[in-house]
Amino acid sequence: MSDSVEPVLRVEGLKTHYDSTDGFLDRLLGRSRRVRAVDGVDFELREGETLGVVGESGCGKTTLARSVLRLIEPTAGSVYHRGEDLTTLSSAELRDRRTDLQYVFQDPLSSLNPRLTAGDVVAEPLDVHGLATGSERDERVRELLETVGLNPNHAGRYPHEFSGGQRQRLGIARALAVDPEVIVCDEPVSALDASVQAQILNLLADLQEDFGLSYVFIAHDLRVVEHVSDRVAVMYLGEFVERGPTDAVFEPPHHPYTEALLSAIPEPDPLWDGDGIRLTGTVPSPIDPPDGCRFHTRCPRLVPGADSDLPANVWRSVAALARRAANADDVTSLTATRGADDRTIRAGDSTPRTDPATRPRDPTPRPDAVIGRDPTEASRETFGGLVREEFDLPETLPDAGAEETLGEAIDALYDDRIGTAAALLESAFTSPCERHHPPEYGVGSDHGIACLRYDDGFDEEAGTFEDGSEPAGSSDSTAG
Ligand SMILES: Nc1ncnc2c1ncn2[C@@H]1O[C@H](COP(=O)(O)OP(=O)(O)OP(=O)(O)O)[C@@H](O)[C@H]1O
Repeated sequence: MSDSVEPVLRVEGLKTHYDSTDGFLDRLLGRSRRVRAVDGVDFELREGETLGVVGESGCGKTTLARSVLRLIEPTAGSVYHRGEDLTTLSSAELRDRRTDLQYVFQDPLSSLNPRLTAGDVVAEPLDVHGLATGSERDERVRELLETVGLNPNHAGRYPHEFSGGQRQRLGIARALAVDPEVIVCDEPVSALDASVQAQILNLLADLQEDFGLSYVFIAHDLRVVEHVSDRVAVMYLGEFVERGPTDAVFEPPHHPYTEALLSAIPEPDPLWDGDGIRLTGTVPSPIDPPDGCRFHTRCPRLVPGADSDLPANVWRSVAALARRAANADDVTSLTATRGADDRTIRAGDSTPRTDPATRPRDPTPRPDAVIGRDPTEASRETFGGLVREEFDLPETLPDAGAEETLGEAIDALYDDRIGTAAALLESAFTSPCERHHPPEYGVGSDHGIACLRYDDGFDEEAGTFEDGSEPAGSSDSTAG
């Protein structure tokens, strides 16, 4: 990897929003539903390096990958290739530029034209760009098939006659045909078996070395990203929340979301020495992302409010109860939904978020199930004890005001007035993370984390900046 002054790609303030306004009612009410799939992303890709982009399903990775190459038109922002902004190019200019910038798709079968032979699939970019004809074209196709480890004598076969791994090799050969300098690889191995994954990753590494390629490598599997990347960007709800050299991102300090992804890797990562942390709640909708830090609705490291005298862990436990109360329909579902609503993110987990039936459920039976069944069966005292046990809260909070609010909230829960309980808790336990949209704070060489806790001037204990001011609200999308 060389350190050129101007990176091969420089992405600034990239946003891609989809209009998902749907149906008569939306139109009648003039209601626009914008999916903020990519919402202000910056990055650089240096010559000969691999930038891994990782995040859960739906966080905007594919939209980002396609927007960078203008396979989807971005809503705002710039993508500079060798200093020239791709977003300002005409279609013809962009087509010419595609010889430098190529894309490898996740699903090779659906991205390869089934009516073309392997040879024609690979030669298609040569034809489009008028790069070779006749015997020169045939020779180039044979050479490309050999380069990616396919038998050149199979050029007459159709895509369905190849295995999944071979089809991905075909996709890579097609991308290589125009001799590009950048390839955006969109989950190139996630549809493949583990052993085939390794072969394709090795092939990509060899090609990078042989041809000096630079990769943007999109994946939801942290282990894959760690294996292939020089630098890593962690994406959450359309934004980058952490960026840095791979070793730095895999070692503390972490963004709480990165920490959760790392702690969920099934086999302990040798570089991971933190405690396992568990994320609560579902991924919010990119149509209406949370104010402040987008991760605050699930964050296990939420910054306590400035007016709190509680220890941070106790404050967070009450905040977790507030969050749960705000999202539960009734007291019965306050804890009964836990298995369906709380997800531990797993590396490699692409379970649809919207289908509770197929979401991973917590296998551990919980003692709190009695609350979920019928709270009225328990006395107020027992009920209160169960709530405190469920949320790891002491018998009495060490702050009289907070204890009074919690007591009132538990009373309301016991009376099945869940809205009242949620409102009481939410007004008394507000985190600055709910207002403050964190920019990326430098935490090391080339390593940035978009989390208020990494602002040097912020006193986490006091919940204020050094001058006593509290974090203000901001609509700036400066993260990343
Ligand atoms: N054409 C579209 N119209 C409206 N919304 C879309 C469209 N394509 C994607 N989205 C939404 O944009 C968000 C980001 O989707 P995207 O596919 O980029 O995420 P991803 O991280 O690549 O997910 P996955 O790993 O599941 O492919 C999701 O909420 C998705 O539902």
